[in-house]
Amino acid sequence: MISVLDKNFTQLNTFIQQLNPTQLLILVDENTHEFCLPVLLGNLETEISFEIIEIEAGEEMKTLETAAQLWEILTEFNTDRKALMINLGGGVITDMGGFVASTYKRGIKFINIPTTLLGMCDASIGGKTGIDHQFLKNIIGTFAEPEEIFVYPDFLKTLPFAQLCSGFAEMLKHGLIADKKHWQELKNLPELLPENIYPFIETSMKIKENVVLEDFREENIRKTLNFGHTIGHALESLFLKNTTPILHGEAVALGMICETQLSFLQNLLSAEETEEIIAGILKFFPIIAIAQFNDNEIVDLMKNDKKNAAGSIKFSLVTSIGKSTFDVSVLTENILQALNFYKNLG
Ligand SMILES: NC(=O)c1ccc[n+]([C@@H]2O[C@H](COP(=O)([O-])OP(=O)(O)OC[C@H]3O[C@@H](n4cnc5c(N)ncnc54)[C@H](O)[C@@H]3O)[C@@H](O)[C@H]2O)c1
Ligand SMILES: O=C(O)C(=O)C[C@@H](O)[C@H](O)[C@H](O)COP(=O)(O)O
Ligand SMILES: [Zn+2]
Repeated sequence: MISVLDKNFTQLNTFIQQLNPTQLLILVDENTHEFCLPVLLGNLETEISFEIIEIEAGEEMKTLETAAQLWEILTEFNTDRKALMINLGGGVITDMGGFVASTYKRGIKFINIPTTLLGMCDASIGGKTGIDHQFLKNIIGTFAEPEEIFVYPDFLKTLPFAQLCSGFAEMLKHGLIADKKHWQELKNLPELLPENIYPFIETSMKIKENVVLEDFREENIRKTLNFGHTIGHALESLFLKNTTPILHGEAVALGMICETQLSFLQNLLSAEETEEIIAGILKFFPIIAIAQFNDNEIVDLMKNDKKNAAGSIKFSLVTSIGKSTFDVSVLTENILQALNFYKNLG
């Protein structure tokens, strides 16, 4: 369940009181420690003992090494199965914290308190937890639901602009795959400011929540939430491995442009809507240079995508704005054309 927290965090305090865990483990990164933890601690009303566990910020930390360190810390704290992990942060913290909690002693309970736009609208919802391995995105992980998700939109006040944009990409995705009105409202925003985005957060959360409720284990419709990610994740992996990482939402925006063009090349999407989508994304996301990466290397990485079956790369594509399909096999030639289209945009 998702609760929007009041200013005293009443819903969180009630939840903890009712669950009555043996211990609270609050996972933060260096930034959520500085900006969000004081707000949480200032409102937490409990006698239950708590430990704060801090990791460095960034995608580079979403690894098995960090997970192993966290498992060790839990054993040092003598954490038992009745403890509660509180993931206070963006998608890196909720993916990592959820993974560690869902595997430690075969699983302890956890809750997510997302502090980024991306976390609020996407990563904290739906129970996909995990880590990157050998630079492959989320290649190790579990499906494990948080007990609750507590959203406090004011956390966005300290979020850097680039991170706000990153979350906005997943919101645009929600509109494109499932809700034309949401897309239109978002693409017409004059500027990406927290106050402009606030009114649309709940709709975006609901779109994700509804899809996940229908297909938790990603056997069918949940795959549409992966629009933009087949190509996006491949490029995100390459940047992570070779140069400076790009943000997840930046990779998704890039991936959505390529996969929109791919939808068109597969005769699934009209030329007019293809143009509208690409212009709408480019309004907020500058082109990222990707010419340094070899096409075969990019396609090879797509072979690790979790939606694939029987050796075939499967795409989730948009069929019209607000409608999408999944399990689409495409011609490799069309993938290369879509990548080339993006490379020539600049
Ligand atoms: N599980 C899922 O369904 C799902 C969905 C989408 C993305 N993801 C994953 O989420 C990750 C990206 O998440 P993210 O974009 O939230 O990144 P993130 O967790 O790295 O947070 C982004 C940056 O913002 C900082 N930060 C967080 N909250 C802040 C605040 N309130 N004020 C100031 N700084 C703050 C963080 O320290 C970090 O530096 C990726 O690993 C991606 O694969 C998972
Ligand atoms: O929740 C989902 O399902 C999604 O696909 C949401 C994506 O935005 C998210 O990036 C997710 O972590 C990708 O999952 P993966 O299975 O491709 O690793
Ligand atoms: Zn994503």
